[in-house]
Amino acid sequence: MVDIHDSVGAAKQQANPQLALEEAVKAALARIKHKFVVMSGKGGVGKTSTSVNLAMALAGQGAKVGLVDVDLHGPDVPRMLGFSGVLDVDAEKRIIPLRYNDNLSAVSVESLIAGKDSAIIWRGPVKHSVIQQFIGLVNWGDLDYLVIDAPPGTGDEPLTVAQSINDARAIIVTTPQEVSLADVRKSINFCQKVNMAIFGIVENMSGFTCPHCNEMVDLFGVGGGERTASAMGLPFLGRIPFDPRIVACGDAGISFQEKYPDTPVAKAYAAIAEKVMAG
Ligand SMILES: Nc1ncnc2c1ncn2[C@@H]1O[C@H](COP(=O)(O)OP(=O)(O)OP(=O)(O)O)[C@@H](O)[C@H]1O
Repeated sequence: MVDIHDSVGAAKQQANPQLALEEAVKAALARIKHKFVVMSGKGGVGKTSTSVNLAMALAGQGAKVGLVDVDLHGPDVPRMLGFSGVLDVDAEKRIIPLRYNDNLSAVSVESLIAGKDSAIIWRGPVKHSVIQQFIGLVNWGDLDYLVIDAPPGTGDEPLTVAQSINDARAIIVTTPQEVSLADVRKSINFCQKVNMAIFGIVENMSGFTCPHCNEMVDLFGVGGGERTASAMGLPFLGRIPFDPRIVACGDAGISFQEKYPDTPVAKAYAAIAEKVMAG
């Protein structure tokens, strides 16, 4: 198992470990074509579900994808990918990401800690270092896409991403209600302040798809994300309906898109992935 504090490996033996880590981050990023951070102002709106399903959809199209879980206090990526193993290091002391399939690998702090219910209690500088290690010290190889799942809000984690990856683009997830949209405007404001380009807005839990007949029912309302995108002059990437099968798939670590390929939700994820590939 990797001890994150020791995983700097070769870099740690350098005179200036922080500089060595930053160089490792630059070298890793040079081998990754596109970087996206999935964020939101509010918790529980579906960032991780969107990150995981977007990563799966891109990988399903043949792209090489890395998924980084920087939701350090609530890391859910391993559960949603069905991972139970822990991260290990290769002979050069680089972290080997956990492999979902030939095209998709991921790292998460959840896969570093033995007792899965342990709480992470880290201050900003430690979080900054861990996130940089998840980019620079992981043996990602050549990737088409790096998808970064951020925690809710505009704290240390998205700030580290913005500062470390100058060509990262934000995908902001919201639900249709006004209370969530108000927080989206804060995320937009954050991106503007830290000079991070916004790729677009996703409206999750937008209407309800009946699992029996696939009929759509208004649940939390529909269209708020699109209206916000339009009002702020940002691209709207699409609506993902509410579908209880997403919860079941996420909890079981099963791919929704593989299990229910012909549903509105699977088509919505595929359409968002197409926009990502086109953009
Ligand atoms: N479109 C949807 N339909 C039904 N359930 C959904 C949908 N999107 C997400 N969920 C469920 O809502 C819950 C929260 O989703 P998720 O963990 O993706 O949100 P999050 O924004 O990443 O949360 P956090 O604030 O913890 O980071 C999960 O149980 C997930 O399965």
